Amino acid sequence: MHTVPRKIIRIINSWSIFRHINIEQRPSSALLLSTFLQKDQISSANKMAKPISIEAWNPSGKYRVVSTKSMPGTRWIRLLTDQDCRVEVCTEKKTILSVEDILALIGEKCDGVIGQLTEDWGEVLFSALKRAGGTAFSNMAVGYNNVDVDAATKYGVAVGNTPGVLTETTAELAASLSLAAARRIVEADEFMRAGLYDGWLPHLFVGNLLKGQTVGVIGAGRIGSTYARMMIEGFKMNLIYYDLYQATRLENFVTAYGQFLQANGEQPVTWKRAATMEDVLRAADVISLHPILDKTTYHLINKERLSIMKKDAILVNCSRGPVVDEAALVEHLKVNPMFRVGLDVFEDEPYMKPGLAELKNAIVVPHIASASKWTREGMATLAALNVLGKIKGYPVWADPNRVEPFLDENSPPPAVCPSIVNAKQLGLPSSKV
Ligand SMILES: NC(=O)c1ccc[n+]([C@@H]2O[C@H](COP(=O)([O-])OP(=O)(O)OC[C@H]3O[C@@H](n4cnc5c(N)ncnc54)[C@H](O)[C@@H]3O)[C@@H](O)[C@H]2O)c1
Ligand SMILES: O=C(O)[C@H](O)CO
Repeated sequence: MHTVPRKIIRIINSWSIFRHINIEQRPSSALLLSTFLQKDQISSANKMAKPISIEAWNPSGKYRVVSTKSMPGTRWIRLLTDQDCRVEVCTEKKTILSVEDILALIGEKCDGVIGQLTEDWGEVLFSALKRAGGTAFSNMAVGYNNVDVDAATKYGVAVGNTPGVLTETTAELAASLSLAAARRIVEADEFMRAGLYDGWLPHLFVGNLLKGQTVGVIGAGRIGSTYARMMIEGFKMNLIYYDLYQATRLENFVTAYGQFLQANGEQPVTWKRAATMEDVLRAADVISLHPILDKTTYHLINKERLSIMKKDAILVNCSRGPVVDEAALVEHLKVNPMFRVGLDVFEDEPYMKPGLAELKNAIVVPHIASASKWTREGMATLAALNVLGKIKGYPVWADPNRVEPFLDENSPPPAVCPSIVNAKQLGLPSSKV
């Protein structure tokens, strides 16, 4: 017989209006406080276009935490409601909320907000959050190029992000795109479905062998290094990388793996840290982009740099769209049919540059690199704990790369904020790990 864990019973009991809900399941909308913002909140938002629909959890909670989107799993809600938070989840149908929409959500009293990478978190929203008494914001993402951190700091708002929990998931998608592009899987699938296959042919969908070729990584941080290891370990590729910093652990891994292969009578793999990005672009057969997006990485891949890459190279982008000049890429793909790309991100999301969708040598997926259940639930948990930790005055976790203690469903998370990017600027205390 299925028994409800004690912890869950406690949670259910603490949710005054939801005593009868099994919180393991996402509650049906009929059971939720699906409502509009209260009148006083609505009138406080100057440019509010229309009322915003929400679901509220633990309505009597002391701290008001708003999530601009429904997020996977229920643990993140439990963690907040257990600590006296009223959680309001925006249930608006539109995918991307405007600044006006979010102003309406913040209202007159708001302690913290969990937001999304599609939203424009700048001066307007952070000043509104401060006016509403808020001190905490967390992106449900590791990248935070949509956030003006200086503006947040100016208004005393901590900015959280969710590193670590999405490293493998994102690297796996980059690896998937690399393979799909190398072996022309999407083209071949379309061909089959179109009923065009009438028998094996020596030239049918011939692609690239990865073994023994060179994988190039630009931005060898958490995700870039993990992707590199996957390609090296899985396909015995050699590595060339470019980063502002030395990726010592990655280098040590490749050295040791090369020695292991050699000891087993196989060709060893090698690594090289390139002095310039151009060195990577010239040498690599598959190049995957994993830097953050900032002023230094905007249009890192442009017309000139595309032109120095091998004619049959593969380019993968799972970082941020603007790292690539997408219009230049479309032109390059048109004149170099053997050059292939796998793109998870786009310069003007959700749009693609004209021409891209028609190109057979491009594989395009809708920003799904972190989309595994475990990761997305973990991202929601980390984002919620960032906001909760700041509201409660907890210190900031000293090692934002070590996220396991927050993700264990069977034990309470440490009383810290997992990752606050402006902790130093705000003078927040750091925890001892
Ligand atoms: N597509 C997705 O769904 C998805 C998922 C997760 C992360 N991301 C993106 O990936 C990025 C990287 O995530 P991470 O966790 O690996 O971050 P990270 O900070 O561990 O790695 C980023 C690396 O980029 C390097 N870098 C910065 N500027 C550079 C430059 N000018 N040239 C070369 N290297 C440079 C840094 O030194 C660092 O090593 C995020 O910021 C985010 O934008 C996208
Ligand atoms: O930065 C991020 O975390 C991604 O783009 C979404 O997972």
